[in-house]
Amino acid sequence: MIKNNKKTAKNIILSLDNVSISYGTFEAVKNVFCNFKKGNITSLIGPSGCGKSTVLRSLNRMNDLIPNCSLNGTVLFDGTNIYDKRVDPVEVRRRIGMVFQQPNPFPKSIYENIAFGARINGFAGDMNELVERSLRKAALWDECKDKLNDSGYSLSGGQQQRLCIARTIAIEPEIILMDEPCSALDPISTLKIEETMHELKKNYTIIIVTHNMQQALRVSDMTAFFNAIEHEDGDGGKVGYLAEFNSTKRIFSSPKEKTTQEYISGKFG
Ligand SMILES: Nc1ncnc2c1ncn2[C@@H]1O[C@H](COP(=O)(O)OP(=O)(O)OP(=O)(O)O)[C@@H](O)[C@H]1O
Repeated sequence: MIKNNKKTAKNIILSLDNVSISYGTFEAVKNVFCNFKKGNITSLIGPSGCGKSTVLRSLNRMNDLIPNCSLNGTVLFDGTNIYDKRVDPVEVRRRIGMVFQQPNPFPKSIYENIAFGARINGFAGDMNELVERSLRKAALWDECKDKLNDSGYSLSGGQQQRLCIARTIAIEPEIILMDEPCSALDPISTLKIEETMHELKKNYTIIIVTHNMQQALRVSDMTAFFNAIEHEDGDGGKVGYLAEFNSTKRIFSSPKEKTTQEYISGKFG
């Protein structure tokens, strides 16, 4: 990836600098400034429609795949604006991986779910070792080491989600984005994913969208609370904004904003 060496603080791996995002003429999110620290887990929380997923997708140019979606502002990753014309979005997505709400393994064996993407990305090392290492990091190895040739679909929902995490890790990204990764899972599978996240934190930076306040509290170092207000032109739509960003401890114990307090105590959203 090209470097244009914009200055960012040393431990900041990714930052949003005055980012506004629209779908056609509909402004979904505006004026977001946010710094994500390396090695942290950051939760994005807030009421439905305030733009959490839109912001998350902007962090690895996933929004490029949505027709009409446009972004103003700068997303700096490792000193480079990832929206610079010279930057290859495929390379961005290799370095900033993503796990989605619904587990979406490939219609292939457990082994191939991991080997496939690695091969496409030019991996030329020991594939068996990579598959094992990735499955171990995603806390799935013990459960599937004896059935690597079975279909990915033969796994439970929670196991499929960990397979998707393993698949993402195999490409060796620096950041993993997770869009409500546990919303389709039962509480036990959810806890297993959360344990996996704690392990992954040793090597990766994680940014997660979650509706589950307890989850944000359990897993994240930092929390960004998004809210939405009526569009100024009175079209009835709402635009999201970053209302408060602080340590998770602070957000959940003594938030600065009244709306944050109301949201985390279940008064709206
Ligand atoms: N592909 C799209 N085309 C048009 N508008 C969209 C699209 N995706 C999202 N939006 C709009 O952008 C705004 C923000 O949506 P987004 O999904 O980012 O919010 P969210 O906070 O993640 O919501 P939720 O918590 O319900 O998933 C909403 O008004 C939504 O209707």
